[in-house]
Amino acid sequence: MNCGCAEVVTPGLLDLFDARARMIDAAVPVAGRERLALDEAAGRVLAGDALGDLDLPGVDNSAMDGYALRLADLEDAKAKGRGLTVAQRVPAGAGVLHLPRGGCARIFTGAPVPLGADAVVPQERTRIDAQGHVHVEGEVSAAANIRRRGEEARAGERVLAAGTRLTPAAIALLASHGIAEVVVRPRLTVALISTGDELIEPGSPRVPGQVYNSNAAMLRALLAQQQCRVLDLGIVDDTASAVQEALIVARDSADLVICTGGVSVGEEDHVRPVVERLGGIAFHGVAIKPGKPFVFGWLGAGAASGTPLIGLPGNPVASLVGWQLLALPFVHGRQGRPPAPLQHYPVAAGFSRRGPRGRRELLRVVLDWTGGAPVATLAGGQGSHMLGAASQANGYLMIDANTHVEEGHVYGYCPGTQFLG
Ligand SMILES: Nc1nc2c(c(=O)[nH]1)N[C@H]1C(S)=C(S)[C@@H](COP(=O)(O)OP(=O)(O)OC[C@H]3O[C@@H](n4cnc5c(N)ncnc54)[C@H](O)[C@@H]3O)O[C@H]1N2
Ligand code: MOO
Repeated sequence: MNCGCAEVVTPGLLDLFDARARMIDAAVPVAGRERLALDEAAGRVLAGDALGDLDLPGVDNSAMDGYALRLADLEDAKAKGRGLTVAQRVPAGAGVLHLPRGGCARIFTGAPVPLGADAVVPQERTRIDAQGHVHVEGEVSAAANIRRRGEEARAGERVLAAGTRLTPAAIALLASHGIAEVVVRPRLTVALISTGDELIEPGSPRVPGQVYNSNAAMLRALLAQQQCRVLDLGIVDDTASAVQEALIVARDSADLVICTGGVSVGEEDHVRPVVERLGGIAFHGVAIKPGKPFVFGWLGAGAASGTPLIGLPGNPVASLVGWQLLALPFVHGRQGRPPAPLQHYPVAAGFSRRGPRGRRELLRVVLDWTGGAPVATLAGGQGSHMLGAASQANGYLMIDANTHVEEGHVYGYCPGTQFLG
């Protein structure tokens, strides 16, 4: 068994895609909005549509360093065996000029195309004769190398929709419209609780049997990637009273509570009974390996008014998978982002392997492109306590329940990049 443990397939586990749909349905966007300078808004989510009040480009301009000309003048000059006189020089930032009849303009990339010119010829396709006249090689089509006013955007149009996460390209787009401030959703405050008597924090001395708390380090990094504010309540003992005390603090101070460990079925696993006492359980158990004992519930009087709670399994890779496949779409929904389907596309396996009964398996893999087409290879040991493979993998190979992997056969590959933004 991958877990290094005796596996019991529990009846009534939710299908991965049903569980994901339930997380997405339950995600109510947090209230409020914040106005931020563009420089402070990277990674944040727009609270409303961003509208532009400019045509982009603002004027017809050149896509090349070269010569702007009137095609009729070029034809005429060619017919007479002459070149065109350079009548103007137009650098980027210049005003819009008028091209005199019979002349052409020396022009640079981004510079306004003079009125009357109907094409730009790159300088590599020209020859300058002893009199300084410009001769053009080959055919020139109308509108060649002219970037038209408004071809990218029109004044009054929506630049970005509400719910868009501000990637560096989105920030650049807003800046290109002259927008210096944006209105974004507030950061989510997420309370983090690590349950387990065996846990100690990295940096402290360890005695045999103790385990360094890697889940909290991982989740702090994952939450920071999502611009969440983390309220880390630290390590909590495996007792019902300690778990209850921590959950009450978390409930009262966060938009979402995430705890790790203590969600399985042993008598040391207190999360489920305490959550049932303080609120309720929406579901517990998803047919995935790793990540099976995932819990989703709430703390408070009802699912709608309470603080949502996600209980991730203690095994570190199960925690990571639970975050990426189930918790992340919920966080995105609370941030007001539109739901995104789980991306997966067919890739051949470069190995054979027995599959687990009753659960979809998410194998940590690396794509090998040396043969031209991608082949998925195992990134390392697949135990749900083994972070090495998870740290090397660039995605998951998703194997249906009760299916044995056969080398050369094709399975769904979920690229890891989809979990980053
Ligand atoms: N009888 C059964 N036992 C188990 C089942 C089952 O169905 N029946 N499911 C197994 C599966 S699958 C998983 S996954 C684990 C999940 O268990 P818990 O969420 O209750 O987690 P713990 O028991 O507290 O810990 C499991 C494992 O993970 C280590 N751990 C916990 N927290 C951290 C942390 N913050 N950082 C690093 N490592 C952590 C812990 O030391 C244990 O080794 O249950 C199986 N058992
Ligand atoms: O092995 Mo468990 O499936 O890690 O979640």
